Amino acid sequence: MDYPGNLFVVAAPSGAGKSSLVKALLELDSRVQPSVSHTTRPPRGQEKHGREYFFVSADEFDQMVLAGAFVEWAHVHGQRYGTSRKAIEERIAQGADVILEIDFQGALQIKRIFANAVLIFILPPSWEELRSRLERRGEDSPEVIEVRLKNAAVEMTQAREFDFVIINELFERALFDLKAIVHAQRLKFSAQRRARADTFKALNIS
Ligand SMILES: Nc1nc2c(ncn2[C@@H]2O[C@H](COP(=O)(O)OP(=O)(O)O)[C@@H](O)[C@H]2O)c(=O)[nH]1
Ligand SMILES: Nc1ncnc2c1ncn2[C@@H]1O[C@H](COP(=O)(O)OP(=O)(O)O)[C@@H](O)[C@H]1O
Repeated sequence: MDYPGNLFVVAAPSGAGKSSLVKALLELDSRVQPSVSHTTRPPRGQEKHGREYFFVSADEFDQMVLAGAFVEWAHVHGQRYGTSRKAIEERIAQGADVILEIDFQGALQIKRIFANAVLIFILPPSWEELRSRLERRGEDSPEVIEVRLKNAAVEMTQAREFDFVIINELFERALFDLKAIVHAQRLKFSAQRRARADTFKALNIS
């Protein structure tokens, strides 16, 4: 299905910097709107219900799955996370650009449903730096950090399936790359739509 808005999907191993990059993009570009996912994981220190996530119980999550409320959902790091239809469909239909910060399983599901979605994978420059970012962030226990690092090895093998890979070494450089991808996609789609409208007119079809 062809929607007037663009869909961007950002995935990365935990600690690679995707939340920081997406947050910075949202501050710079008011045309991009975040999609707020539902999760069964408990909130971290500063997180607010409805801002970073909708924090729900396992039962509430099950009910949403049964009701078909998710376009995609997945088990990640021992918890469940899902993107609700409501979070994206209406908005891209109205012409907004929506950005999803989800894991690689969800990203690949989204690409099957929205063929025009742009998949972006963020990589850290090294394993040492990934570990030290998780430790410096100071939000997760040492056990949780170990699980995330272990899962990162599997997640990173999926980077090749994505349309773009950004290495987040210098933050400003990575942010520039992310902005460039968003702008390129907008130009591509507006040019395509214009060309199609012109051809439709020339052929006298609506
Ligand atoms: N499939 C899927 N993954 C999600 C969704 N929301 C978040 N995630 C992913 O779940 C993983 C864990 O997220 P989180 O607990 O916030 O930890 P963080 O990645 O360390 O910030 C990350 O890979 C997220 O991108 C979602 O709606 N669907
Ligand atoms: N390019 C960077 N250089 C150094 N630290 C970074 C960089 N990008 C992000 N960080 C820091 O690394 C930690 C993890 O980033 P975060 O955005 O929470 O990652 P993710 O959402 O991928 O789990 C945070 O403390 C963040 O401030």
